[in-house]
Amino acid sequence: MIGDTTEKERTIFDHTGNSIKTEDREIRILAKYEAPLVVVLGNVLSDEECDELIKHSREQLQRSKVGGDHAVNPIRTSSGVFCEQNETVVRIEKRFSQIMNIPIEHGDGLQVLMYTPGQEYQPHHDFFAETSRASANNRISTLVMYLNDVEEGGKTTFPMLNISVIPNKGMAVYFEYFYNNQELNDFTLHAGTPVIKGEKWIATMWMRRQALRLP
Ligand SMILES: O=C(O)CCC(=O)C(=O)O
Ligand SMILES: [Fe+2]
Repeated sequence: MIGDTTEKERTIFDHTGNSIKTEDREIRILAKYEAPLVVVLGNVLSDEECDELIKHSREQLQRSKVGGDHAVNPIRTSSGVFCEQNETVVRIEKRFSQIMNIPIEHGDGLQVLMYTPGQEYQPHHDFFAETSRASANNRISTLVMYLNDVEEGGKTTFPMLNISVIPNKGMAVYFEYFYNNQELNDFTLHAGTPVIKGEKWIATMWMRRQALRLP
């Protein structure tokens, strides 16, 4: 056990057993790190859903590159888009909300990120620093979905926990950082390591403490 927590802290993700039955799919719980909670999930999206998200986002990415803001962020070198709401996105967001056990109105919206060789997301926390204005309604949990198999590289790593998750199409990694013990939250530091070969496509869902949208 990390830190000096004597009592087990409450977690948002309260699924037990080896699967989560959402309205339209049975998700497999494949591996768990207990504190902070990091869960590897299988069968989250079908191949067709992954392909569709990539196809739509590729088109959006191409459009957003024309006349868009080209600000370069050395921490995150991938390109990303927030998915436009369509039937598939709405269905997938609903499923994610059931997995994450938080109403969808608390979500930032589904973001698709694409990395090419050399691109990465350096170690970071998904919650905002206490000094930032966004921390008034801070993020509390994350679901990262792998939309394709990466030929080489592009793992999601948690350097303080010594965990590496290998991207596999249709699988996901979930983690949360809403503990009373800030040390546990800090341990969710994570990174997307540089892609070496091929493309890496992910869809990320971040949840906030309070709703951002109307139901
Ligand atoms: O690319 C990854 O594996 C990690 C992505 C990530 O940290 C995020 O989207 O917040
Ligand atoms: Fe992240």
